[in-house]
Amino acid sequence: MKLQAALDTLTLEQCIELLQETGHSVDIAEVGTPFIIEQGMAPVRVLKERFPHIEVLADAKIMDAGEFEADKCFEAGADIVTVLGVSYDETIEGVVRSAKKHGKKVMVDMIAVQDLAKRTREIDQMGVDYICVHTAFDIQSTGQKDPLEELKVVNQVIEHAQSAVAGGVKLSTIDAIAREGAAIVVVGGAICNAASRSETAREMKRHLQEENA
Ligand SMILES: O=C(CO)[C@H](O)[C@H](O)COP(=O)(O)O
Repeated sequence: MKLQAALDTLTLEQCIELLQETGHSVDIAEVGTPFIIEQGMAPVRVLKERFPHIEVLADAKIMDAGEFEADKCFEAGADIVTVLGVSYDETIEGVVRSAKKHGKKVMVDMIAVQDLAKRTREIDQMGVDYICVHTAFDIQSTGQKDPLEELKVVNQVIEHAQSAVAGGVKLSTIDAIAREGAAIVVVGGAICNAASRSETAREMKRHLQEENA
């Protein structure tokens, strides 16, 4: 199971520091959506150059012009690009075409998908690499969604893609997620805001490896 660190609200310099501190535990560095809104593809370029051994995910949350927008992310050096599951099939198919052209990967973010099992079944046929259940930041405090329950739904349905999980994952919830199984576990605030980011990332990676052993 890979640990993906979501870098949403830090400056580029802070991200570089964080990856220097936690690089031993982090498999994928996510250039988060707020970061892309602020700085475009520059952080993707810089992080890929500085940390060639870490996969870089551009959390572009593409919703239209799939092939064109994914091309931009891959040309900047992204290894993985996100597209929204609520998008039209044509958009997701465009992102898949772009990924195949560049030899890279696609993660579909299932944020705000209403019928998770049905949409997962459809998207699983489209040649995507990962299907990620995602509890939106804006509803995390409402308790409306249970990431573990959503992960179980996706794990039951997928035949081709691998699963991933994002949204409020913490050290206290990572074991149950790891037991259920996911190819990628995405952690943002719990690492970025930790008193010791290095120790927290190491612990999280250890929990993922233990459940995987
Ligand atoms: O994509 C995101 C928000 O839309 C975040 O990157 C994702 O939710 C992970 O961050 P956190 O662990 O802080 O919820």
